Order: sequence, then structure tokens, then C-alpha cells
Amino acid sequence: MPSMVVIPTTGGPATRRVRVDKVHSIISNRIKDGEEQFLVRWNSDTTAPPLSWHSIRELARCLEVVQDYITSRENAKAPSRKRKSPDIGLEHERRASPYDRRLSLEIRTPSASRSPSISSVSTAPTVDVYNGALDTDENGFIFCRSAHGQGIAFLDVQSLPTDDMLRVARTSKIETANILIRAEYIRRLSKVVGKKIHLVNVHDYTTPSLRFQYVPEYVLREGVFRADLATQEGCQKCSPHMGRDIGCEYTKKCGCLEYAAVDVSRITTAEMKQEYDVALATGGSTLGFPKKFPYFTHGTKRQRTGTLVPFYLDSRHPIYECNDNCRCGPYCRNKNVQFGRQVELEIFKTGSGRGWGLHCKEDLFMGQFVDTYRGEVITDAEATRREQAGGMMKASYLYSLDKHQESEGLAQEDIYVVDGEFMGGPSKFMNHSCEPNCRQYTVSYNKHDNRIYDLAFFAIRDIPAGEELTFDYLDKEEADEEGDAPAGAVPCLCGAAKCRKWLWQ
Ligand SMILES: C[S@@+](CC[C@H](N)C(=O)[O-])C[C@H]1O[C@@H](n2cnc3c(N)ncnc32)[C@H](O)[C@@H]1O
Repeated sequence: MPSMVVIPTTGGPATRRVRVDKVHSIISNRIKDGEEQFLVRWNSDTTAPPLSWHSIRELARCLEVVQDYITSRENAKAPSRKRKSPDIGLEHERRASPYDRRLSLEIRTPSASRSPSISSVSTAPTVDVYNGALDTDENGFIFCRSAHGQGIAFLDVQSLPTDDMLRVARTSKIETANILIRAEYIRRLSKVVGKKIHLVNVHDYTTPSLRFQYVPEYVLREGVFRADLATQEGCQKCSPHMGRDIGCEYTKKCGCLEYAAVDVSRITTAEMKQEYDVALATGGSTLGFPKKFPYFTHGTKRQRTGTLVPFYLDSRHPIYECNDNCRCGPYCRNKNVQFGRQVELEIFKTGSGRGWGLHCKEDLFMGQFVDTYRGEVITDAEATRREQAGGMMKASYLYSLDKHQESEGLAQEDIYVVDGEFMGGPSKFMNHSCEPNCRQYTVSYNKHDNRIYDLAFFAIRDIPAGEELTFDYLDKEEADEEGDAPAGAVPCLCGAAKCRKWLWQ
């Protein structure tokens, strides 16, 4: 039984690249003539596609597939760690691992393969027979096409890789592949809009998944609908210059603050108090009652412009920012999160079993905005499906948009969920801590849309540059009592003195 498969190629220049859309998976690796090579299993029109060896340089356009393979290879090397380490699931296997699913291979002569009786004469229980040839398109991309005729090998595949291939693969270096994967990730980070995002790993050669796509906005998936822009009222009684040049100045007038928290300390008269009690009892509008703007503006107190005022910092009240339909202008004091991340971040490998984490490269002030959580917005049913497919120990990137569920009486199936696993921003790497330095706040630009809003992270104390940014995944007002591990509980490795011990149960 041969230990490798060679499909004839029509040749071409040395700089050819493999076409990513034609690759099904990579199933083995080796060093040949000092060069790292990978065995590509092709997507093709044939029912079971052929295979061919390619140098890592030829795979420069499909490094995500190489990374999938390396991840499954590493997992297979240390199977016992899979059960112990909470890192489980941080590697996102999309393809079946060649180490889990073995196919064996025989090369037959074309005439023998073409015989209709080939399957019946074979001793193997299931035999896939196919053929194919490598070709290049006009751009020099290598792809595999099904082919017939003399000189084209017909392959019977039963189980692959062979034991020989597995042995070679386990001991063959993949340094160049790792370097190229890291370089590609950094190249993609450099394209992300806003301040620079760095990547640091002093623990191993791994890189976050290239399958992840950085997106600046939510990506709405099937069954998810955003409230019409026409419902996005702006504040009409405000203007850019209402004394100072800071846009909105009077909370009683500002229509965007209609549902903001009422500042009860400024309800001083008995008459106002009575009106407010009626509004509360009847669910009437609080427009006209004093509120607080969410952010400090220049000239106020010693706090930094744009940081959350204590009133909001310490509450879980939604923040309603002004929007493009407002009359308060582009520089309104009530606009902040919508301008996006303003700080340099660093994704780093924690080395403590928590996968990757996030640092800020700059000092952060208490109340300062860090970034929003982005990703695909999916229905609750789809989130449940994805969650069940992943299992309890898989890293979770699901975030429910359920802030208004109770107050608006929304049914569970009407709740949307943000999935940051495959798409999103650097905040997907923020880990949990039972004593966090950041918190997630609800920020809305459309007070009439109670199903889609921003999840925005703010510092809840001063944070020096380089300290890991964390938030409490459960954000409970009071910590749970420690106890025995409930079934399926994921251990928390935050290391805080008051750690609750379990990430979620
Ligand atoms: C939103 S992700 C955070 C980024 C993640 N560390 C990564 O490498 O992609 C959430 C996952 O990170 C891991 N994690 C975060 N905080 C943790 C903690 N305190 N203890 C253990 N694992 C943690 C868990 O696997 C969790 O499901």
C-alpha cells in the first residue's frame, strides 16, 4: 500500500497557489527535500475527491485549511489534555480530523479501476473510486478536476492516512506553516478599522483561528430583523449650540433620553413627584422629567470627556445615545460608542488554560469606553442549535440581546443572540473574571428597537496599560455561594480571590 498519492499535474510556474474554494481538507504532512508539504484532499465534482501533496508556499491562499489540520494534529497528539483542559473547544474544528477518520488508499491501474466489478472484487467493505488531475487556471491557481484517460490514476480510498503517514506527520516540522499562519493573521488585523490591534504569544506557536472574520458591524442572519430606520426618532427639540457647542444640553427636552433613567434626586417638588408617580404607575412617558447624560463632557468635573458618569457606571440602565436623525449635530455629548473603539488593543495567549485574552495598550480611565461586541445576530432557536452542537465545554461566544425581555414582555423565541465565534471584533477575546475591571452596558441608538442594540464594554475602574481586560460573564449583583461542581459546570480559572469557581453551569 503506497504511503502517498501522486496525481499528475499539467505543470506551471513555481509560484502557483492552491485555490481555497477547491480544497476540502488537509489530511497529512511531511518534509520533502527540506520543504514542508501537506496532503490536500480536493473538493471536486467526483463523489470522493483525489489527493495531492503541496508545499506550504503553494497553500498560502488556504492557510485556514492548513491551520484546521495543524489544530486537529495537535489535539490528536495529546488526547488526554482534551478532557482536562478548559482550552477544549477553543480550537474550532470544522473538518473531520484525519486522525479521527481514517481512509485507506490503493492506486489501481486505470483499466482495472474502470471495471464496473472493481468494488465487488475488492476485499474492502467500502471503497470509493475516483480519479482526477491537477490543473492550473488562467490566474495560475492550482485546482483539481475530475479526469479520464490514459495516465490518470484511479484511486480506491478506504482509509487514510496510513499508519506510515501518521508516523511521518507526527514527527515532521510545521514551522514555516505556523509562521505563515501568524503573518496572515497579523496582516488581517492590520486591515481592521480603527486603532491598531496587536497579537502576542509567548507560550506556543498557535495563532487564533483564521476562520474568524473581523467585521465592523453586526451581521444579521436569517430570521433577524432590525427596526426600520424610520422608527429611529432623533431628538427634535435639541440643537448643536444650546449655550455651549456640545449638542444636547437639557435632559428634560431630549427625546433620545425618553427611556433613560430618571434622576430622582432632581425631582424636588411635590407636584413633580406626584406626576412622576403617575407616570411610573401607568407606564406613561417620562419625557420632561430630569435625566442624566451618560457621559462627561469637556469642562465638567475632573473626569475625562466621554467617560461614563457614576449614575450609569454603577447602574445597569440602558444608555440611549443620539443618532443621525437628531438635530443636535455630529458632536453631541450624547454620542460616544457609535464612534467605535478609540484605544489600541492586544490579543495575547494567556498560557493559563483560558485560551486567548485581551489587553489594552493604553491606560484606561474609570468609565472609559473600550469596544463593542460584534458578531452574527441569530435567532434564539439558531443559538440553541449552535450551542447544542458545541457542547458545554466548547468556548462560548454567544451573547443574548435580552436586556428588554422582561420590561417589554418579549417571548424567549423573540430574543436575538450575538454569536462572536466566527465574526466580530477583538472583544471576542475578553475573558471572564469574578472580579472584573470592565462591564458590558446596553447602548441603543433607537429607543424603539428593543431587540437589537450594542453591547459595549467600559472600564469600571482605572486600568493600567497591559492589564488583562475582563468582565463578569454572568454580571450578577451578588456572587453565588461556592459549592460542589454542578453537572457540566465549566471551571473558572480567573484566579480572583473571590472566584466563584465555575464559569457557567
Ligand atoms: C468569549 S471567549 C473568550 C476568549 C477565549 N479565551 C478564546 O481564546 O477565544 C469565552 C471562552 O473563553 C474561556 N474562558 C474565558 N474566561 C475564562 C475563565 N475565567 N476561566 C476559564 N475559561 C475561560 C472559556 O472557554 C469560554 O467559553
